[in-house]
Amino acid sequence: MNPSAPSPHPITSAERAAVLASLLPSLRQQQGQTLVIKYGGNAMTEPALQQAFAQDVVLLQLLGLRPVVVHGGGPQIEHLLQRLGKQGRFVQGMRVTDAETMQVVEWVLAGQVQQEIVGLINQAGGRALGLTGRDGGLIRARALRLPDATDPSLWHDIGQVGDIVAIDPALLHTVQAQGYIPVVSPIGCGDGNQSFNINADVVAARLATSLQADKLLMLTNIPGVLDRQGQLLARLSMAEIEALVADGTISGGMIPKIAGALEAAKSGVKAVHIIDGRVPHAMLLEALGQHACGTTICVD
Ligand SMILES: Nc1ncnc2c1ncn2[C@@H]1O[C@H](COP(=O)(O)OP(=O)(O)O)[C@@H](O)[C@H]1O
Ligand SMILES: CC(=O)N[C@@H](CCC(=O)OP(=O)(O)O)C(=O)O
Repeated sequence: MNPSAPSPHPITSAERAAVLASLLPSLRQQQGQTLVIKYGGNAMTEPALQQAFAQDVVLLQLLGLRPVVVHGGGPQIEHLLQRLGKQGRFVQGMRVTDAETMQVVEWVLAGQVQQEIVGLINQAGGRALGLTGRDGGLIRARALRLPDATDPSLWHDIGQVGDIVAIDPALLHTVQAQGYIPVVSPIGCGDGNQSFNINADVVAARLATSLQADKLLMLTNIPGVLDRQGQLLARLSMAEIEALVADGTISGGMIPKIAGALEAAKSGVKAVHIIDGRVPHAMLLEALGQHACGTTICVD
């Protein structure tokens, strides 16, 4: 679907004015609110969608919200690893990261994906600033100890995968106050100055908590969390999430995403949604409280 293609049913000026006017109450309420947007690598499917995403981020800032973008890039990392003859391996949704893979992760995330998003936001008239978790001491990390899902006395050796020790959001506050839109790559810095590869969902959730964000939106390549029959689960409670993880309905990349979403909701982020980034403007509608699609995470 081309998000910039003309609509087959063009709306009249009066209808356009009515839509804009109807947004007044929610826009007034949302002035100055912080919105963390996780832009998954799988959601970056086509150039037109990426452009529409960047335009929506700029629009949200112009409407008085404070967007922070945390990007992924799993498929893009996979692509370069394959070109280099390396096979990616995942344990519980985390990429096993040896030293050479870490280099590739940094090239792709900070060198390619982040700069593409920064470019698109700037092209759309915003002022984006790309950062990794190393900049300004934003994300301190250590090696993640990942227990085996079936035998928790065993640990997986997953190399330079990071566990977040602390987040210092001072730099983000500074750049936001200057009107910049931060675009954060999920790379952390260890005590010995080594880099850590951190799952982008985990970073988005922890940043949302640390910034006391009002909303966390996670854009992916699926309509939301699905049940075993492939039906969308529009709302999930903590107990339901635990059951879906335990019986294997939630697996792979959805594990860190749902864990992060739940952690953010429990830590006070008021609205947490997993949405389909392939649907044009789904993020904009959800950000403006015009609930469109996806799964809402609830703490009850
Ligand atoms: N119950 C589930 N509902 C939806 N997606 C699921 C579920 N269990 C596993 N998944 C997988 O999780 C993927 C989303 O995670 P991931 O690939 O890491 O996306 P992203 O790059 O957007 O972070 C989906 O494409 C799907 O293959
Ligand atoms: C430890 C770990 O798995 N890191 C991820 C970081 C990128 C990411 O999370 O990208 P998506 O959001 O597109 O999945 C990886 O190497 O793929």
